[in-house]
Amino acid sequence: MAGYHLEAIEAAPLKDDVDIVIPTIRSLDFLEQWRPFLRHYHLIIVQDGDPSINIRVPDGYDYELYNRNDINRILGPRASCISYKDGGCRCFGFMVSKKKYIYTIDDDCFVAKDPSGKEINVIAQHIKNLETPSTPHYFNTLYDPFRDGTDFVRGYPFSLREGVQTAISHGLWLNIPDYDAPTQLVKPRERNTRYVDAVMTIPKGVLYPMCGMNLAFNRELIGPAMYFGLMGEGQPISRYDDMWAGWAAKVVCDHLGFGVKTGLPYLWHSKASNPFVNLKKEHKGLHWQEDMVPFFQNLRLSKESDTATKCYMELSKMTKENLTKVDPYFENLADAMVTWIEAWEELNPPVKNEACDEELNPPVKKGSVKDVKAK
Ligand SMILES: O=c1ccn([C@@H]2O[C@H](COP(=O)(O)OP(=O)(O)O[C@H]3O[C@@H](CO)[C@H](O)[C@H]3O)[C@@H](O)[C@H]2O)c(=O)[nH]1
Ligand SMILES: [Mn+2]
Repeated sequence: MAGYHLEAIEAAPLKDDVDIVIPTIRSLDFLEQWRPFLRHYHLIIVQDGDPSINIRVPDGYDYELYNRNDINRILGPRASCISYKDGGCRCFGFMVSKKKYIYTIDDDCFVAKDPSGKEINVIAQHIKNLETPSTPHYFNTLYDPFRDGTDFVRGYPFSLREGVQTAISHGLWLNIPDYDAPTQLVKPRERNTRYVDAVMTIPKGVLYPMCGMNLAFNRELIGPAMYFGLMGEGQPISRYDDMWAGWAAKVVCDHLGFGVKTGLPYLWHSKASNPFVNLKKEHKGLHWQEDMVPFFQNLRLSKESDTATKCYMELSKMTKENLTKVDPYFENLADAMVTWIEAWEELNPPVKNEACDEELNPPVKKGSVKDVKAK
């Protein structure tokens, strides 16, 4: 029994602090293979598409499952901000969670092996990434200095070695890479077999295409900025859900002084989606990204925006002012961003200290590395 308990701790670090969020329009059979690594965690399953379909959750998992009827019941009119028929519906799971960390994974992903043949424990690696600082102000050429067996290189200023608190850990994929539809169509047989044993901080001021397939984040630091947008049925765009969230969350992290890491852990993506269908869903995004990315690159949040919630409200205003000229869709998206924050605050009310009427969870000080196990 004691051995079993130790094994659980090793396989499932921080099991009471992490929720696993899975959007699905298919089946959850992929969870069978993940049992050794995921069975000790709580799952939040967001069932997309027809709510009358009963999906089976493999035995032994502790879970809550929400379909579209549940989302409508819980959020009422505010359910309009949650995408339908798009993987972006996953952000409903971020909102109902009460945990510090979220790990989100797609239903066509499997356990990958490292070059020694050992199965990769994705959550253990994400937790390591999140619980050690990031270094967004100066690049360390040996990558993440907080990994075992490495450090800051010569010439790295000591004043910057404390780093900043990490908010996002972006994991990668073996087998089918996260390509857009045109790239998939011209390279249908391309497979990623290159395992790069590296974790690195994405520098401050640099954006990146965040993929939602293998992603972990600190919900307490950045949760309100992890909105996966308004996509899918009834919208002119799909499949830019994670991109939108990634650009927004990165500018919020940069502004609030938090870090974003990318690299390990890998999982195995088997790819269930069809590139021709994807092209139809993505084509507006392929044009609009030429405006969306410069928009995020050039915006400056005000110093009054000192929490993720306030940053996101300001971002919504900027979206309306700057992107509506690209397409009227962005006006709806900006409104949905406000609705998202309203819904988030309804489900996650700020804790008040009645004695002094101040919030008990004040904004985290910019750039602080509170509660982080530094090296
Ligand atoms: O209408 C839908 C479509 C999909 N889902 C669920 O979302 C994830 C990802 O879907 P899928 O595997 O089809 O997408 P990929 O092209 O392989 O993956 C990338 O596209 C992103 C953009 O949405 C996604 O985050 C990337 O990882 C699966 O779990 C589907 O079941 C859905 O809920 N509704
Ligand atoms: Mn996929």
